[in-house]
Amino acid sequence: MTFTITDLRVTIRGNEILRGVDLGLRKGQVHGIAGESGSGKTMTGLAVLGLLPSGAVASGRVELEGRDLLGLPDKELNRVRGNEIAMVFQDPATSLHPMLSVGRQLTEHMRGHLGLGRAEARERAVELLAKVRIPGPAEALTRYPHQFSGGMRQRIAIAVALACDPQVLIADEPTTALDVTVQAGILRLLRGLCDDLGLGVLLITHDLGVMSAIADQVSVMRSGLVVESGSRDTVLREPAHPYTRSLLEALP
Ligand SMILES: Nc1ncnc2c1ncn2[C@@H]1O[C@H](COP(=O)(O)OP(=O)(O)OP(=O)(O)O)[C@@H](O)[C@H]1O
Repeated sequence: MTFTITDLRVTIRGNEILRGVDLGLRKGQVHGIAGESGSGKTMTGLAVLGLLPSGAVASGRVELEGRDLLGLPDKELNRVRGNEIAMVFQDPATSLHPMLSVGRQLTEHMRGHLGLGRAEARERAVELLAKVRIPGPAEALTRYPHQFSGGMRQRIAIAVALACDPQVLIADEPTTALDVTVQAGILRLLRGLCDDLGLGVLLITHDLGVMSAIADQVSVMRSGLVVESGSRDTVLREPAHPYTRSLLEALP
């Protein structure tokens, strides 16, 4: 799997929000994007999926397996979204529908995108819930999101994201809304998915503690640019850029 972002620029009504972002992600790797609020982390994830706010104009290249996603027609991009690249957000409610059972959310996705039959889709849904460690996965299919805790809901949102077997998962502050102990479980899960499935995870977080727990590579963003990038240990232990140093010094 090769996934590279080259010179990604996003402009909204004359404001340059991303000013030439370069990033790479490999199979089985967690690449963390750090940086303060407003630095463009979320916008980078949204641009990759073609989900920019109206009025936004993107340029540059977002290449998955040699194909430039920025140039794809809507219909093809829709296929890439979910099938090849999926996203989870800070609040699992963003990905989950409150009125639909967990089973329905998992299977509709698979039936629509993968063309699976009802029984096959159900079987795969049970497997996915087991993979994200939901206790009693078969029974969980009949329940609704509000019947689960926040951490369990985020696990279910991850299962929905994985339903069509993507190569890349963009996780935008996936643990920020959760208690510290629950956070650790979700981070272990993401790490395990990378290691076991060979998934590439782009992990967006302002939290350098989260970053140091699971990232292989770290990129630090500031005002729409990546100012420093490298292996986790190099970036977090021997930061070259003064901005990275100031982020590290600001840690409690
Ligand atoms: N819909 C929008 N229209 C115009 N500008 C926007 C819009 N959404 C975000 N921005 C601007 O884009 C910039 C980057 O925002 P982005 O959400 O990517 O930052 P971030 O690093 O993810 O921060 P946070 O951690 O707060 O989510 C900010 O300056 C923000 O004000």
